[in-house]
Amino acid sequence: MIAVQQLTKRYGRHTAVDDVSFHCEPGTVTGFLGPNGAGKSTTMRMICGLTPPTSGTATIAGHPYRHLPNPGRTVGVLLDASAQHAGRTGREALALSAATMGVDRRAVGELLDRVGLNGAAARRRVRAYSLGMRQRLGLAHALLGDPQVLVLDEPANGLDPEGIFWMRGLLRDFADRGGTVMLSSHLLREVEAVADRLVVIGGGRVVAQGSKEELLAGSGTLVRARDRAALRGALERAGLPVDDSTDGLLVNADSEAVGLAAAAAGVALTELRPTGTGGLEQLFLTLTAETATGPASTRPTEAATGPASARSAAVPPTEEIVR
Ligand SMILES: Nc1ncnc2c1ncn2[C@@H]1O[C@H](COP(=O)(O)OP(=O)(O)OP(=O)(O)O)[C@@H](O)[C@H]1O
Repeated sequence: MIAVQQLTKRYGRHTAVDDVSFHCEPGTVTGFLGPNGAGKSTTMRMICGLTPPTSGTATIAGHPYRHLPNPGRTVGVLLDASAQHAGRTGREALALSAATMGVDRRAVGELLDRVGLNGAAARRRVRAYSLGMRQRLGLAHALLGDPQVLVLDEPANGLDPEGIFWMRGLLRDFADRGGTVMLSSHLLREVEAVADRLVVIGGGRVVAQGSKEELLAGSGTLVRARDRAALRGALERAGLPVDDSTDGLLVNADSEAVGLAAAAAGVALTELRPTGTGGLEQLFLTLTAETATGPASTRPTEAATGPASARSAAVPPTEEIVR
């Protein structure tokens, strides 16, 4: 179990992580999603005791990482696959870690097999490894202490499609045996395929979290009219929650209610369609559009994010997300 409570990190006047709270439960894979610079790595570094938080706490199995007696036995960490000793062979690197952690040497060969680095690959120096091979070795390191928890930052980076498929199976199996997995990624499809729960971060803040089903079950409507102001007025008079989007208006109501409200006000529509069918990509793009691109273009709505329970209570207004 990973528990993150009101975690904040400031670098000077810049807030990289802002009051972030979430849990990762045993038996589940939690996908940690966000655009570049959203604060994913900083959050993970704080969880793993590498970056001191400005405020807030993060615990793994009930303890701050730095208080774990032999951390690798509790949590396997892969934050940067390139940060491995380039001059050692894969086997040497893993054997050294096994000795440091007090792990039986026989585990080294088994793990090299498990991550697909057996034979000649294990005898090559890490400097000659591709990024995908480094990810595999990094994962072997993470698994070495037989931990209950895995924290992995962009583990699919550099893996080919077969490798991504393999890693997905490995993480699923780890969680199905009761383990806790937290992985960050910008590969939305991969997260959608493997995660049970999602935490979406933008501009350092959690903008949505919940089960994958909750977050992907959109029930809203996108609607457009030539006279946007008249349409907005009609929807508001009908008591329907409306948000702006670059494509039109996003309404937290079904298409029939929206169409009837517009018809009653005599507003001619140019488009009327349910949202929430674009999968995680649409959710991700909608929620992080402001932070990824700078100027506000769309704003998170119930329509795009699913039930209110799935969204963070601390979702800030658009102008607060934009920096
Ligand atoms: N050591 C640091 N000093 C100053 N600013 C930092 C430092 N580390 C991170 N930041 C800033 O904090 C913000 C969050 O960075 P972070 O690396 O956590 O984002 P990320 O979501 O992991 O992005 P990416 O997917 O590009 O790795 C960014 O604006 C980054 O520039």
